[in-house]
Amino acid sequence: MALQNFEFCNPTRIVFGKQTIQQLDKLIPEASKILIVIGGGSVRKNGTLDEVEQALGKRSFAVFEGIEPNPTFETAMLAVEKIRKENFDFVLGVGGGSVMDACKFIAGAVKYQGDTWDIVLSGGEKITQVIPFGFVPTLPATGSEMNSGGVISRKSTFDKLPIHSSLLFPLFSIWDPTKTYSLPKRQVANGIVDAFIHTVEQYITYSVNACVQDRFAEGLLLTLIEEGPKTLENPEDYEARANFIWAATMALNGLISTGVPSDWATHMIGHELTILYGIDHGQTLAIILPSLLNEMRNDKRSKLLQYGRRVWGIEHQDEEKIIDEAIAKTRAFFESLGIKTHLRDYGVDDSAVDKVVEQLQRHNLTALGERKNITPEVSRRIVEASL
Ligand SMILES: NC(=O)c1ccc[n+]([C@@H]2O[C@H](COP(=O)([O-])OP(=O)(O)OC[C@H]3O[C@@H](n4cnc5c(N)ncnc54)[C@H](O)[C@@H]3O)[C@@H](O)[C@H]2O)c1
Repeated sequence: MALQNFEFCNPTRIVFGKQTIQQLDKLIPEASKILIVIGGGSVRKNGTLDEVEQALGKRSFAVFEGIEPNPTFETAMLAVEKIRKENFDFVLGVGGGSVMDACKFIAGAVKYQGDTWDIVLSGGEKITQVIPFGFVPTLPATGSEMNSGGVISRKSTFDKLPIHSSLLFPLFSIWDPTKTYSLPKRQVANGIVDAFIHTVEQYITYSVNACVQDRFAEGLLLTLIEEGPKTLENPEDYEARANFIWAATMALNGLISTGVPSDWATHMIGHELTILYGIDHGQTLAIILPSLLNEMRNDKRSKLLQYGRRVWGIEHQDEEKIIDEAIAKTRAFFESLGIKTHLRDYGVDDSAVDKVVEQLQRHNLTALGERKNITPEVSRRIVEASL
């Protein structure tokens, strides 16, 4: 099999390094009226917001605070209403993936005529116009800083759904690794797992002989395995943190998915666990991925063998042993970062199985995976094996 046809375009400008936030001034169009969007206040405490405000100098801006982890439609709509009422024309997200995703929805919803929840139900297809937006990310994990996707939740209806649109690439993202030093260990570990699994979902599928993408993916996985523990242990080791951040961004900016199949089933099942039980995004992925790889081991056979050999250096005569060991090492890596990999570790019992399967059916997520053969019955087995 050969590389599939593809088109690749990533228009986001990345500015990376220490003391780069001051460049905001030249990145945002001069006459803009800016709404800065933040989360629960971590960027106030660690000085990032101060630096952003200083960089904006005499420009016209206001701050919208309160985007929650796993950002909700309800809160994002408050920002949309503020923008409509006060005529802001630039959105600047300062925070983690939740803030960035909320900003994408906000930017696409401001000019939307009609019920804005339809934007989410359409998976982002209904977005036809956005107001410009850029980011100062403070948490490496999601890749939202350089991709065109987002995930929005609605608490009242137990929905957590992805949106995508070519209009949702940020204009720029300014990555100053020092602004992530204040992250709690749990968030750093979540971020390492999220980036690792993004890579796996675009790599462990079936082979299309994509030499470049495979080597990129393996490079990212090896970087996360090597630098992840260092950056968790020593948050202010700039070299390790910078490598981790760039790996997380590159893991989901479209580059390694060019021309290859992908399998987002771990994410889709994980979203249901977050909306049902409030488990962190990264944790849900660490719970589901090992069971999914095991369940789909025949379909993913050649890539699992490649992953075992090239990423974990496993050699055996017996191919089944290579696959078993590769999955065991993946689980052990997550656990070594402090991320538990079973539902029972989070106080969730076997009643979760029916609930997750019902949610997947309600969201029409009934043909997942690179071959679209992860049916609700297969998802059921995966969740059962994750208990
Ligand atoms: N857009 C995408 O492509 C994509 C991909 C994967 C996941 N997601 C979504 O992103 C969300 C998760 O984002 P996330 O993992 O970046 O976490 P997050 O943005 O939810 O942040 C987690 C916590 O870390 C805090 N925080 C952020 N930066 C900090 C800092 N520098 N210091 C101290 N605390 C800080 C936040 O206030 C928050 O309490 C989920 O909703 C997930 O589904 C999006």
